[in-house]
Amino acid sequence: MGVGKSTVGQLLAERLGVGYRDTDEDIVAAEGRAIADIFVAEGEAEFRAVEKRSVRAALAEHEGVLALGGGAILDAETRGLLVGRTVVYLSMDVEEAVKRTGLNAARPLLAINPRKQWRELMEARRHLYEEVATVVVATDGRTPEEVTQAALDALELKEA
Ligand SMILES: Nc1ncnc2c1ncn2[C@@H]1O[C@H](COP(=O)(O)OP(=O)(O)OP(=O)(O)O)[C@@H](O)[C@H]1O
Ligand SMILES: O=C(O)C1=C[C@@H](O)[C@@H](O)[C@H](O)C1
Ligand SMILES: [Mg+2]
Repeated sequence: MGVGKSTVGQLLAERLGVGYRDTDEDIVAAEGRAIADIFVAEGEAEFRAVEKRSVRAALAEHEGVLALGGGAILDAETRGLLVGRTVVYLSMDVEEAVKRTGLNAARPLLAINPRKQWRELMEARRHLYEEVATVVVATDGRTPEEVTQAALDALELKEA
């Protein structure tokens, strides 16, 4: 959350001359309400089911850069959808995470004690991010442009 998926995803798409899409945005548009509202009204399990359908549809329809929600990899079937795809895992440390997300109620899983919750989330998730990743790109101390260049270098991709 807040690692720069949207910022870097859009820069990467521009540099590659392809489109950009974001499953969190797809869900908000399709449901007509904020993600935090879906979490509160339906719970996380239902959100993950909606998210899985959204990832499946986006992968089928979209050619280009796709940003997933930060927790999409928690679902085994969603991870399965990523097999054979080029996946960039953007990483950061906890201090960078707190700087970027702050105390923001729009991120339901970090709303109460962001530093502690972030550490716990990462302990549970890090191996899943690494499992699906083709490359890992550290974002700490790098500008979005530098992160984008590092992703292009790691993937050995040429610009359009
Ligand atoms: N490399 C970077 N260095 C410093 N700040 C950054 C960097 N990348 C993104 N940011 C800032 O961090 C915040 C979160 O970025 P962004 O919205 O792109 O992240 P995200 O991963 O898409 O977040 P979300 O989990 O909300 O989808 C924004 O304020 C953005 O400007
Ligand atoms: O990491 C997560 O679990 C989440 C990340 C966001 O992208 C949203 O999909 C939602 O806030 C949940
Ligand atoms: Mg985003």
